[in-house]
Amino acid sequence: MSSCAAVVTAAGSGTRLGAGIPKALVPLAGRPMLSYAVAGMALAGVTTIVVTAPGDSLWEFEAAVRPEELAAAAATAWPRTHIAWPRTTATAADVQVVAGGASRQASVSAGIAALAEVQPRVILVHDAARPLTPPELITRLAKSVTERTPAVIPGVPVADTLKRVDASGRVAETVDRSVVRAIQTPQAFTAELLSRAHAFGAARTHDETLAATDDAGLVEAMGKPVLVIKGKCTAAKITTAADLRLAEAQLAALR
Ligand SMILES: Nc1ccn([C@@H]2O[C@H](COP(=O)(O)OP(=O)(O)OP(=O)(O)O)[C@@H](O)[C@H]2O)c(=O)n1
Ligand SMILES: C[C@](O)(CO)[C@H](O)COP(=O)(O)O
Repeated sequence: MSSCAAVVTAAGSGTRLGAGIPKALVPLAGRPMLSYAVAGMALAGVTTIVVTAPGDSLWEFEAAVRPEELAAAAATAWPRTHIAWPRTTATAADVQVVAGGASRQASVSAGIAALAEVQPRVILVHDAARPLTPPELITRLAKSVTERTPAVIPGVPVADTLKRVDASGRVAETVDRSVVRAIQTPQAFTAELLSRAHAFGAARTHDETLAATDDAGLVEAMGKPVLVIKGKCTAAKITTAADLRLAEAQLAALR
């Protein structure tokens, strides 16, 4: 998949997890979350990967993406994975760590800039906070990007009843959940569209608090269509300590 590259966002602090270290470095079955997220990409055949990290601790993130760390994470999370896509080993990827920004959107922009010389056709944008995303989903997303569908994202149905509430906390309406999806990463785009969407996003606001929460949001804001394909519950985001315990249980079930 030489024409497909990835940006893995890992520059967040993990305030809601509250582990006292950057979330992407928090161990899962003894290995940094980031190692799994990057190993999943490598197993899917993505050979050029840019990781965005906090600017003051790049070396710690570089250590987490060393080939031996990726191989160990891959063996822990996907010991029996069959991947239809021509498979590279988890150690074959070219991984570069760059400083991220103040928002996720700014971090992705920094990652895109680092890919300028590579000129991939497709860029996958992924959260280190979704470490157990299966390689099969990654390849399915990458293959779904075409000239007709230049933006493809994974989504899963929502199990809870959804209500929109007003500022006073009163219910304004019950939302039809059959037309709603919880959106995951990776999100896959032609490099051309993603670069344009981020240029549009950067021009739209310099207020970091108004940054887009996902990359598809910028494409939507430009009035361009985004295709949602079936996501996976194993691509869940680790936000709180309870999410981390669930991910640990998921890995323990494989042993
Ligand atoms: N300035 C930022 C903020 C977030 N992220 C990344 O975006 C992903 C999704 O963000 P989230 O889960 O909210 O992570 P944090 O921002 O670290 O969490 P919190 O909001 O609890 O601090 C994570 O992989 C995170 O590292 C990033 O690269 N740069
Ligand atoms: C990109 C994302 O994972 C899609 O669900 C999500 O929007 C990240 O959200 P956060 O605000 O950074 O937690």
